[in-house]
Amino acid sequence: MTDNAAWMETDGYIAIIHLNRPAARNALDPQMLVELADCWSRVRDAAEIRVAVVTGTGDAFCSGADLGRLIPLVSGGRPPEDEWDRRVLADRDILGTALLRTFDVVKPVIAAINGHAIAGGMELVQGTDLRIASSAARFGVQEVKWAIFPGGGSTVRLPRQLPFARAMELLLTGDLIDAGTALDYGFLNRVVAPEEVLPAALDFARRIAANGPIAVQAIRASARACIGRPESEGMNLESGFAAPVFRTEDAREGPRAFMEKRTPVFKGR
Ligand SMILES: C/C=C/C(=O)SCCNC(=O)CCNC(=O)[C@H](O)C(C)(C)COP(=O)(O)OP(=O)(O)OC[C@H]1O[C@@H](n2cnc3c(N)ncnc32)[C@H](O)[C@@H]1OP(=O)(O)O
Repeated sequence: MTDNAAWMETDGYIAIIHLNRPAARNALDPQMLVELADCWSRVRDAAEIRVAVVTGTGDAFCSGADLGRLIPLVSGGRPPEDEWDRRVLADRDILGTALLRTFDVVKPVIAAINGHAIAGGMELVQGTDLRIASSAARFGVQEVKWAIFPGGGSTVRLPRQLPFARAMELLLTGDLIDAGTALDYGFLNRVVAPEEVLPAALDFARRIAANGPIAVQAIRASARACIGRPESEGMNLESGFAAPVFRTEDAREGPRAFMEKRTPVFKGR
């Protein structure tokens, strides 16, 4: 048991981040925001971490910002009461960091979506690279129902990650969709039984972590940077990401291991 609202463990090269307010469906209160932002910083800065998995405790993945504690605090309707509140108010972009809106964690992130991912919870998923969901999960950006803005990046990312009309339907109605529909939209990689979510996410994580970490990070960065750009501009950008990878020790080790019929040993340099 832990009192942390978000906490992290490591398994080899993999970090597993747990959202941990199950009684509130893992709603993001000030403490969770601060602790989640801290977890992402640790993932980015720790050389030994190659992939991160984020999941929820209990039945939900994340029900978004805490409508009783966080939204009133940041909209000026509730004065700060404790250290968590003060830390949130001191860092105006902490939501952007916690939801991976403005913070680049550099390593691939896999969402193990054990249950509902709503509003800020859905926005955190939008910031990830791969998504494995429970067949019981539902998805939506419900902020508009409460007359607030889906400020975790949805108006930018959803129209890129879904067909435009599907994105606008979700944004403007606030309606929820089930996991099968989200899979059909191309928003998810896999839908599995609830108990299979974390194992399936960890299986992906291990396969990615076995690859050359510098190549993985450069491929991820290039794919993200080139979205929506004209093809020629994208190709130029891609060259900038690719060239340094070919100069690494790992890029010599990989082909050599293939020729020697052995498993490569990548050192991240
Ligand atoms: C920029 C970002 C903005 C935002 O993210 S705004 C946040 C918008 N979020 C939402 O609109 C989601 C609201 N929550 C729900 O719709 C439902 O919950 C769920 C579908 C996630 C789960 O439903 P079920 O399993 O039936 O649980 P339950 O009885 O509704 O909730 C259990 C307890 O969790 C609290 N809770 C759930 N979500 C939030 C939340 N987002 N903020 C604050 N509390 C929340 C409830 O109030 C309740 O608490 P108690 O047991 O004391 O009655």
